Order: sequence, then structure tokens, then C-alpha cells
Amino acid sequence: MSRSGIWAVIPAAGRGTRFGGDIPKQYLNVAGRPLIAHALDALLAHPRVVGAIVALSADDTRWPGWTHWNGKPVLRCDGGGERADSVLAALQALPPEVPASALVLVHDAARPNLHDTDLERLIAAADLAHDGAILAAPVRDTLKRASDSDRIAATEPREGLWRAFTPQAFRRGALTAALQQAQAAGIVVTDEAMAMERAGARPMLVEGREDNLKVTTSADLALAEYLLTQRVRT
Ligand SMILES: Nc1ccn([C@@H]2O[C@H](COP(=O)(O)OP(=O)(O)OP(=O)(O)O)[C@@H](O)[C@H]2O)c(=O)n1
Ligand SMILES: C[C@](O)(CO)[C@H](O)COP(=O)(O)O
Repeated sequence: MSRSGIWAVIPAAGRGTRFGGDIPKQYLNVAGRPLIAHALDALLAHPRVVGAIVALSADDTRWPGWTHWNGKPVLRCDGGGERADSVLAALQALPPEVPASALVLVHDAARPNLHDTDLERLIAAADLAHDGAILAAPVRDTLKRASDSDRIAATEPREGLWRAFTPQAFRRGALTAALQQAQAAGIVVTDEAMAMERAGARPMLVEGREDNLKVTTSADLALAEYLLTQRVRT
């Protein structure tokens, strides 16, 4: 399998409606920097990652205009209505010389606490896995299905269930085709693996750190601040 340069694809065109507030959460200051900066740092620190493309809202006025990070190119493109549309737009906006066989790492701008050890393990798995690989963690809590009145309707079996994180690593061509197929079918996929699964792939699950959190609501911010501040100190 190709071990060429890897491009990071960062969906950052969301509105942060669950988070609230006037500032899109990807630009909130966490541990002294915008949330998105932490994701760029983690991805572009890896020697195999040669550049990043960031999908932004067409009316984004806060993008600082970064064109390079850690000496590597940072491109931007317009995102879309759904996260999957933003990822597809970014894949299609990558430089044409990026081969279809090149690995891409799709990582949420809202996940600031990616560790280099997780990234290295994901890339090592994706190098060998024809169907790609994602960071994830086994479900460790008991899962309840709610009734329409927010009472427990049932307990769901958790054996074999995992929570998907990002980055998710796939070959550019295969992921582009899978996302196009899902879009054409009117299916809104919530992660890249879902599109690949629909196309018949069985991506590898790579167990990652539980603190690879996604900042979704304001309650997540304090934990993100703590985790990132601790990293700076250590
Ligand atoms: N149309 C969209 C929607 C989301 N995202 C990005 O996908 C990541 C994960 O999405 P989420 O956490 O849901 O962010 P938002 O969509 O902004 O949040 P909400 O659903 O609460 O509006 C974020 O980095 C977000 O910016 C994107 O690029 N394009
Ligand atoms: C891609 C993802 O982070 C994997 O868990 C998740 O599906 C994103 O969901 P969101 O609702 O778009 O934040």
C-alpha cells in the first residue's frame, strides 16, 4: 500500500448550535489558543502528514488566514451543509497531485486533544488496512434506550459496541467515492467510516484514548481546558 505523504482534512464549517454563543466553537480560546489550532498542531506534528485542508463556512470571518503550520501548507475550502458535505468538498479541493491512493486523515476541528501516540497507531494500522482505520473506544457504560417520556424503555446490549472518534484514515479516492455515493443516495453519514461501510468496507477499529473528546456543548469546554493545560505543562 502507498506510504506517500498524508493530508489532514479538517471539517471546521459547523455552526456550533449545541454549544451556543456568538463565536463558533472552533475559534474559542482554549489553553491560550483557538480550539482549531490544537487540532492543526497535533496533525501537522506527525512527519508523514504533509499538509492540511480546512473546510470553513462560506461566511466564516474568523479564520486567521493561516497558510502554513509547522512549515507545512494549510489550504482552505468552503464547507457544506452537513459535516459529510464539508469533508467531501475538502477531499475534492486537495491538490490534484495528491493521488487517489494517498491516505487522508479526517479529524474534527472540535477535537483538540489528539495525542501523538494515538495518531501514530492509527497511521500504522491504516497503512496495512485496505479498508482504512479509525480511532475509537469500546463502550464501557451501560446503555439505556429512552422512552418518549425520557424514562428507561430498555437496556441495550453493549457487547461489541464502540464509540467512534477522529481522526479517521482512508484512501483519498475510496473515501471520495463513498461520500459521493452516500450523498447521491440522500444518506447523511455522521462519520467517514459510515460512508465506507455503506460502500462495503470494514475499517479497522484502533482503540484510542478516552480523552480524545469532541467539544460539543459548553460543558465540554472546562474539561478541554484542563486537558490541554495539563499537556502544555508536561
Ligand atoms: N456542516 C458542517 C458541520 C460540522 N462541521 C464540523 O464537523 C466537526 C464536528 O461537528 P460538530 O461537533 O457537530 O460541530 P457543529 O456542527 O458545529 O455542532 P452542532 O451540531 O452543535 O451545530 C466540527 O469541527 C464542525 O466544525 C463541518 O465542517 N461542516
Ligand atoms: C465524526 C464524529 O466525531 C465521530 O464520533 C461524530 O460523528 C461527529 O458528530 P457531530 O454530530 O457532527 O459532531
